[in-house]
Amino acid sequence: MSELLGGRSLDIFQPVRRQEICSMVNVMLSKAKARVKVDIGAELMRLNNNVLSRIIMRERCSENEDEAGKVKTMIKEVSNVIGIFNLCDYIWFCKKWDLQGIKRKLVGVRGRYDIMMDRIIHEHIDMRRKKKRKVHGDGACTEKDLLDILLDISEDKSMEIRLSIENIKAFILDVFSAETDTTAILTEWAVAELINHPDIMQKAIEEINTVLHYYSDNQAKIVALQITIYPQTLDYLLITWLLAETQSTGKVHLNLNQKRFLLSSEDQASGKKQLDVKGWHFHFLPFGSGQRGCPGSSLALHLVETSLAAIIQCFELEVGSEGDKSDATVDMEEAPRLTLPMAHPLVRTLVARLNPFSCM
Ligand code: HEM
Repeated sequence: MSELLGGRSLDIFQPVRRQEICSMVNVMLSKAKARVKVDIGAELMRLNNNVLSRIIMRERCSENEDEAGKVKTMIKEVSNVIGIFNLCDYIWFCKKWDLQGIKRKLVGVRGRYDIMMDRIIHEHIDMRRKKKRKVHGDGACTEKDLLDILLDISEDKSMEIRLSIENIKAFILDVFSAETDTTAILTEWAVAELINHPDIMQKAIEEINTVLHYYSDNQAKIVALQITIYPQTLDYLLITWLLAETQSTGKVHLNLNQKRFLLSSEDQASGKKQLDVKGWHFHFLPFGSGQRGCPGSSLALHLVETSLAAIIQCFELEVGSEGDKSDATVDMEEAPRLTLPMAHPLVRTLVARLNPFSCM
């Protein structure tokens, strides 16, 4: 898992991330021009799902009924069913019954997923055979996606443990359900937090503008963005809540002092570039820790930072859903769902600040 979602794969798929972010900005620019309201969370969800499905199986999952779109819908169904409170898990004499029909739904969607993944995998195997014969003849394949990499591993006879097709299907389901919601919801919270803190928003935009003069890849580290992202990860994301399994006995005041996420001067002097988010020091565990820690954390942070930077650089967001600045403040209430999304989707009338495509 770590190898497949690690540094090398991140580099290989950098053009995919870039294209999808450009495509999101393009869609938002046309909506801004037409004065159509933009559901920022929905755009981010589409961006993240498209990136992941292109990384996994070379296809986008836009909202139409193509293959990847269907996979995404199914995975959403699986996540919804898993997240439901199941009475039979809590009342022992009901455990063999399926009072809410959850098991039936799960078996149904799992069956449909299996049929579809079998077809996608066999199409991939077919394509690999043709490509091998046509392009190289030596067995090498170009432009591999994650499914190709997994199929390579499954065909590697020297592996001590061989991956089966069932393992590959489970892997893809695992990665899709782990990615769906988390990254997009985090970015949406971060945008909302920046709107509610115009001073940090201003600083972030200034930093982006300065940094982008020097770096071609806008993956540059932007301090103001990072201090927005990290508290968000900590405060809003489900998994911290799931891992902790705690319940407060009274009203809790969260200290949103973003500056505590900045590196100390000693850390900076010792060459550290950013706060550790991989759980090495147990003071901050947004991605879990140890062997079962999140293997997608680097991809997630790349996506959050670049998409957030693109949105705030290109658009003015301090305009409310009715098009004026008076209702600009965002209501930060959480919806009681597994992944803690915003209770009130972040819908804005955007004003284009910069069109990055006009100078290309
Ligand atoms: C902001 C976004 C994300 C957050 C906060 C997050 C957080 C987590 C956490 C806390 C875990 C459990 C770790 C543990 O049990 O100790 C986890 C597991 C996992 N995550 Fe993420 N994740 C994010 C994005 C992603 C992405 C983008 C991917 C893949 C592309 C991904 C793939 C996975 C997988 C496959 C697991 C299961 C690992 C295993 O059990 O072996 N995650 N994630």
